[in-house]
Amino acid sequence: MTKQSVVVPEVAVPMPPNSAPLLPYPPPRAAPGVAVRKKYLQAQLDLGAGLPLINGWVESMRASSPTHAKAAAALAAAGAVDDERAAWMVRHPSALSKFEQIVAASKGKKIVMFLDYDGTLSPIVDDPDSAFMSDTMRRAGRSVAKHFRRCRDKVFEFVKLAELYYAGSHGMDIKGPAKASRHNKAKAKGVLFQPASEFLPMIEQVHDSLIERTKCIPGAKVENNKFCVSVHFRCVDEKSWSTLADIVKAELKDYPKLKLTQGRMVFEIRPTIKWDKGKALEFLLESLGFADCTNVLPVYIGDDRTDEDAFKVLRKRGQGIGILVSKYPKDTNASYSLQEPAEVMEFLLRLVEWERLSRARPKW
Ligand SMILES: O=P(O)(O)OC[C@H]1O[C@H](O[C@H]2O[C@H](CO)[C@@H](O)[C@H](O)[C@H]2O)[C@H](O)[C@@H](O)[C@@H]1O
Repeated sequence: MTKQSVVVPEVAVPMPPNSAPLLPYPPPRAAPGVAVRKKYLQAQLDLGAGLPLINGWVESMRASSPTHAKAAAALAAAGAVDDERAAWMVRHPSALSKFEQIVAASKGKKIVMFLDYDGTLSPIVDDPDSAFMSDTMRRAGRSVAKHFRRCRDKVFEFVKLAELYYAGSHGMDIKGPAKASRHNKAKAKGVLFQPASEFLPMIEQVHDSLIERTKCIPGAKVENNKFCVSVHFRCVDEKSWSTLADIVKAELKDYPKLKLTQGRMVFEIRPTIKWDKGKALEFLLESLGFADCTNVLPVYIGDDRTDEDAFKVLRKRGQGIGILVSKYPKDTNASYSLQEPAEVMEFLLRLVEWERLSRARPKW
């Protein structure tokens, strides 16, 4: 299965007639006096840079997934789970419980929705090839798309976005609508942007070589994600983690133009180009003609540390809303949180429903 981030075009959210006063947006990142257990959060944070900061590789591999039993046990032993989670939730409230606040922030604006795939639309599973979206999530996606199509006839900008945009390989493989519309001749061929295309042969080589080199590690899975090679260790016995890390690092020595980062129980080998999901988000906003629009509210939902680049971009622009999908406290640039894909689905459906009702309400 190709792993892609999905950009659902727009959801127009008209001004609510009796909207509550706007709460400060974005919510503050850190509440004064809230103690953050640095070690745990640092472990969460450092991996995106590919430089494990605590106790070497195995420790960083362990920290890459807070669902890992030992990490959870360590937190529980410190007796800090509930306190930490409560403090974190103050800083990153649930997008469901603050739904009214979010739609109020979109007052008079159109929402452009950016959705990560793994861990956001589909649950995290052991086998990356089985990370399917549930039928109910698909129905939710369809509702958003259907809702969009309804708007398309009415608003010119919508027509430009008549189909979904996909950004795979951490934003290095962007594909837009292929169909022309009568309003949208310039985009007839769609947006296709692959800033790392020269790396394709190199990525292939690394993929093939790592398949061979990791054969001795039961449970290791090497995935070719076109512009990125993923080496999964979710099903590898922890005793073999350092060997696996050594294999991956040794492979990279021959490729100075590639770098190593980590995701959730996965090593990722990718080009050292200055491109990430944040840049992809900016590129898409630009391509869609939304870069300088004050009447557009980008909403980005993602679960991984690679999504932090997109959250950072929104925060820096002071435009849009970042929502992190996580059950566990993580250092994040997102403003809100959702616990799991089921909550993402609920949020999407509520948004569609809210918009439907807003349209039905009389405008005074
Ligand atoms: O940042 P993303 O676009 O979400 O991609 C990150 C990785 O996602 C996938 O791996 C993750 O999901 C797998 C399936 O649930 C899970 O087994 C794995 O442990 C997770 O890391 C994808 O398979 C990787 O290639 C991506 O790098």
